[in-house]
Amino acid sequence: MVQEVLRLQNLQKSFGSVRALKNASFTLGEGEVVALLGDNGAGKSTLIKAISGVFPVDRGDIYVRGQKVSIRSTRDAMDLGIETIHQDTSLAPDLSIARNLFLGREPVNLKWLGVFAPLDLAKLRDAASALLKRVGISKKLDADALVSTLSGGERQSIAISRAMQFAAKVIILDEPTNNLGVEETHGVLRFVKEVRAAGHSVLLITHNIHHVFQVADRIIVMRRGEIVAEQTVADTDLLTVESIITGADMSALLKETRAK
Ligand SMILES: Nc1ncnc2c1ncn2[C@@H]1O[C@H](COP(=O)(O)OP(=O)(O)OP(=O)(O)O)[C@@H](O)[C@H]1O
Repeated sequence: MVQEVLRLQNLQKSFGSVRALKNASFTLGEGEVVALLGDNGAGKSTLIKAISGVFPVDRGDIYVRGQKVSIRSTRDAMDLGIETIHQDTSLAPDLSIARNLFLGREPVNLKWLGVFAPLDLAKLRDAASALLKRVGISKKLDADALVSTLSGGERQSIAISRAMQFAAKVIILDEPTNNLGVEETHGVLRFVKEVRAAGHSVLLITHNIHHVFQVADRIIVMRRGEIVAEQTVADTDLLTVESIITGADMSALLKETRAK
């Protein structure tokens, strides 16, 4: 039995008369990759914003490792070990990879404490190199390189490494392969597998069902603010998932296509 890391219970959120979330409930296990799918406007962003502290829900409860928690801000979410990586990652392009990996949590040179505490750049660089090596991207990247010189895929990898570095229990990836080339997309998907192997849990939001079948353990489908299906990847197939997302009757569609 997989240990539960995150549990959402009956989350509800409305924007005026729009009910963006209606009783959304699901559980994320330790070392599990769960894909959150759904058509435009299904409620995926609202759900992840609620978990990552962008806004509070109107009703419902969130549990982290079995403890009921209150997530009122993105800081609260990060303190609980929930890191969200948005499409346009929150990296600072004009700083080095090393600085970005430790942004806001840089190791300081203790010798200087009391006078002022400059960054211990040597320590930072060493830690960054060790981290890049651990996550398997050491061959290509130099810890001193500026983030502005990196490709989209490399930036995604750095952002995910950053989350791993701070021992995030849950890493939420919002469309991590959007606008990436084939090679880079493979790199990011490979990285998601590494994140799982290192024991982190991933909630993956994507419109690309093919990617889901490559990396996810379980699929959750949302439609009009509700979770309408939850299935392990091994127990389903692409066509079925597509039909659930769109709400279309795919068996009728198949018959129609075959008849032509
Ligand atoms: N800040 C807001 N104010 C008003 N309505 C909102 C707001 N955010 C979301 N909504 C509405 O809530 C519903 C769910 O939107 P949400 O962005 O969560 O969907 P989504 O599944 O992430 O869609 P997409 O795949 O297009 O990003 C939609 O009807 C949307 O218009």
